[in-house]
Amino acid sequence: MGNVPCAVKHCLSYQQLLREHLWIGDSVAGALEPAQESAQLSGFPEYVKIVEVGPRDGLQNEKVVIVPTDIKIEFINQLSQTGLSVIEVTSFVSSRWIPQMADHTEVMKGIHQYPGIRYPVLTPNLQGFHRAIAAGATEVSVFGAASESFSKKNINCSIEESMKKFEEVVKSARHMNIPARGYVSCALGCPYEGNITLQKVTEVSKRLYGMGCYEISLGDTIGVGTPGSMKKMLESVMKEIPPRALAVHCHDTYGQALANILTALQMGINVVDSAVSGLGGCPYAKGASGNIATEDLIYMLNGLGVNTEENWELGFLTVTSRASGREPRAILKWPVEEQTLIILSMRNTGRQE
Ligand SMILES: CC(C)(COP(=O)([O-])OP(=O)([O-])OC[C@H]1O[C@@H](n2cnc3c(N)ncnc32)[C@H](O)[C@@H]1OP(=O)([O-])[O-])[C@@H](O)C(=O)NCCC(=O)NCCSC(=O)C[C@@](C)(O)CC(=O)[O-]
Repeated sequence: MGNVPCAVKHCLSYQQLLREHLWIGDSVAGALEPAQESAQLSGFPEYVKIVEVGPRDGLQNEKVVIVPTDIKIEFINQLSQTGLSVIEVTSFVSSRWIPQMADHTEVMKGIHQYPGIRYPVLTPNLQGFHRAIAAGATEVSVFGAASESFSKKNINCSIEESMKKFEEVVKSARHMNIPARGYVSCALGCPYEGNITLQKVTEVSKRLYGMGCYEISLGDTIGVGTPGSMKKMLESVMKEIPPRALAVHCHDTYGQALANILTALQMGINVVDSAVSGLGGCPYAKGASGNIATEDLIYMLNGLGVNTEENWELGFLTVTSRASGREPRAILKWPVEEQTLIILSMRNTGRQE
């Protein structure tokens, strides 16, 4: 271990884990007690679907080394065994723009696709879409923005031009019975333009939904949102799109992500994007930190008594505080009967920049 600095993973037995990582002993020992599930609190959805974006959003911004393809594949295969139902795998974008995703085809072909788990990929245009399908993708996402400047920096075209490309992708996807999701970046602020109007966020979301995206993920790309701005933005978007078709995607720059997600849940949203260990960041969103960590999200949902997976005993834990300055780690507990633990040790690039 340790020879791959950006994404290192190993499987350990509980005993090994304690031997090698004494500092987590207490937390893990406690974690192995039967789950103390809280009763469901009122005012929250019964079930929350988590869209794990770690392998894509989490790794796309890694600048130090290109994470080896086999590590990515193993990472996704391990995630598949944690009970997650949606894992975003990679992006079929230009390798000149996003070198970390250059191995999209190998990753897509290399992963084990478990029944019942969906493995969406990003496809900005028809070229990416066709490559994704050829590699075995069965679900795609187009990714637009509510900010003109961000759209140009990120995908090299205006919002209007992007909509035309996305329409082609979504239309082709529909013909093939492939579900298409739509992202709206900068829903709570833009790294280049600052505030983005509610009208613009709503308009772009409505267009993506109208062209056939089954779900719209509203991205706080640089993590500047607060519960107040999240509430206002959702109120506006929900005038056009039902909450069941919306998701939130929160980066955690100012420590607001969980509070923002909580606000969204209270407003009826029940799909949340997150990245294990709080990885993530968009290369074209300077200052963007990592996503909300999946294990932190599940910890909160568990405390609220919200289900995340029907057959999954919640077992994600954060064992170190990022505030402590330690390298962030996520412990993912496998289904209890297997009594196996995985430790994922990852550098959180966003927070260290
Ligand atoms: C969108 C493009 C491809 C347009 O890139 P472009 O340069 O404008 O494309 P083009 O149509 O002018 O073609 C130029 C070259 O790119 C190639 N090309 C064209 N399309 C593709 C493709 N799909 N895959 C591979 N290659 C492609 C094409 O073949 C051609 O190659 P050449 O002939 O010069 O050798 C480019 O701007 C790009 O790759 N951008 C990267 C965008 C990206 O991945 N951003 C990060 C993800 S978004 C995000 O993180 C936010 C999100 C979703 O998480 C939510 C949030 O937090 O807000």
